[in-house]
Amino acid sequence: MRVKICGITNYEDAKMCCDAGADALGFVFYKNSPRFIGGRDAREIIKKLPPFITKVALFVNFTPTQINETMKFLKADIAQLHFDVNDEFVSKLNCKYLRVIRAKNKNDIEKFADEYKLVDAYVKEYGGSGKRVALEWFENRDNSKTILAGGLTPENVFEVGRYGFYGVDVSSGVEEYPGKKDKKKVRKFIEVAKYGLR
Ligand SMILES: O=C(O)c1ccccc1NCC(=O)[C@H](O)[C@H](O)COP(=O)(O)O
Repeated sequence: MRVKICGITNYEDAKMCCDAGADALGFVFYKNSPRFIGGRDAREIIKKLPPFITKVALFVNFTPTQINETMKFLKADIAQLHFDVNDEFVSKLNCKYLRVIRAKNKNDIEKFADEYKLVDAYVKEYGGSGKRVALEWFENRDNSKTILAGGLTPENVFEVGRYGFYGVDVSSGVEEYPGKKDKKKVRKFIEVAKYGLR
């Protein structure tokens, strides 16, 4: 299982997550978030990251032009779109993207069936809220194009292993406090997500 650690705000945490075995890191460009990072700071971190780490930029309510410009500036790999976007919107993007389904019910997770997407729990305000998605929604279906997010922790991530997700995404569950990652939690989360309880 691939693991993305979201809400990176500093190089020390980024390096620690890479050393712990993360596959992808997320940078939040949403000013109201305690995990917000400015473009210049994110670019400096991205420059220093190892080559096989996927760099993901998170956007809320940006226009396609703003996303294209920011992605070019950052040299990030994937734009994660944390707001509702239609096919016309994504057709204007010059970069790889990941749409986020903020799921309120089981029907929601059927959207964008043919593309890789991230499913997060619906919360009114945007953000790594720690709220979980009901795992039973994913029973008896193909989850190989789904990245599961929302309320995952080192203690509960073993529960998702049997659903065949492409990957998992975590932010608040591996923090010391909002914006600061906790080394022990990151290590344990990645180990359990990738290898199960041992
Ligand atoms: O983290 C934020 O503050 C944030 C702000 C705006 C949009 C998205 C944001 N976070 C999303 C994520 O970190 C993850 O995709 C996911 O929701 C996991 O969050 P968590 O439940 O805290 O593990």
